[in-house]
Amino acid sequence: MAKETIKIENLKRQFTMGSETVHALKGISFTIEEGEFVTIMGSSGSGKSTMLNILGCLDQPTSGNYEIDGVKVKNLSKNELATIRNEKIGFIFQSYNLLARTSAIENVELPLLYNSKVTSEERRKRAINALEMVGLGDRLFHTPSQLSGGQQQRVAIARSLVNNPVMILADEATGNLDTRTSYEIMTLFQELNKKGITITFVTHEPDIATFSGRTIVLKDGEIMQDYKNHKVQSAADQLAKLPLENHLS
Ligand SMILES: Nc1ncnc2c1ncn2[C@@H]1O[C@H](COP(=O)(O)OP(=O)(O)OP(=O)(O)O)[C@@H](O)[C@H]1O
Repeated sequence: MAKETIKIENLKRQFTMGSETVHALKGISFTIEEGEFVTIMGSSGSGKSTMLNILGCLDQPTSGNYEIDGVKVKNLSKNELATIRNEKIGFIFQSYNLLARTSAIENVELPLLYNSKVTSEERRKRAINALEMVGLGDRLFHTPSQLSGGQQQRVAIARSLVNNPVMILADEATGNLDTRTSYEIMTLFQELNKKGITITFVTHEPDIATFSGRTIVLKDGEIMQDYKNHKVQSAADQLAKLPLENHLS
């Protein structure tokens, strides 16, 4: 049996606002196996951000269980949660979240600074490797303002990979990008997934789901659908089909 990277059981999250209780997640259960590429989809207010915050160990559920890579997250202290985040999860955000005026290579090295076991030479080597993996081997010393949006997102993807996380957690990662660049980034995600990297992509865009092997649809804090996609689209093929006038870069 494949290894379970994520295991969630009857997860609930509620928020108290004055006398009112908002049930953002109402008892969610699913597992994500190592090597899966899963889209978590839902319209505004369905509970995606709440789910993402819990998956990313940024928030704790009100009740239920959450395990990542066999570690039970419940009852961990803030420091322990920070360690889990740093060691096990590679985050990718819509707005890249790179440090301005800091080179690509230094941005990618950042997650390794907290790891005292990694020497500065090793850090540099791993950052170069990660940047080469995302096709930016020739942009190591560029700062974010010297890079296009797609390239900045590639730096963020390299940063997410440098710690060898058990899962990449993407939050609307193509939300700021034009169609062509989105397909380029989805092509990269598909390549990384082929190499065995587990990806969870949280989005409100149904298009994204066509590129992943499985879709979980949330509605009003519940799972409405959880299905395997038997006809995964190739983002590279979609890219090739785009008319040339869309070529901006
Ligand atoms: N901190 C909070 N306090 C109170 N209610 C909250 C809080 N966070 C989320 N909620 C409520 O929980 C529900 C789910 O919100 P959530 O942000 O997870 O949805 P979403 O699917 O991410 O929406 P969007 O796509 O608009 O970001 C909403 O009704 C929201 O108002």
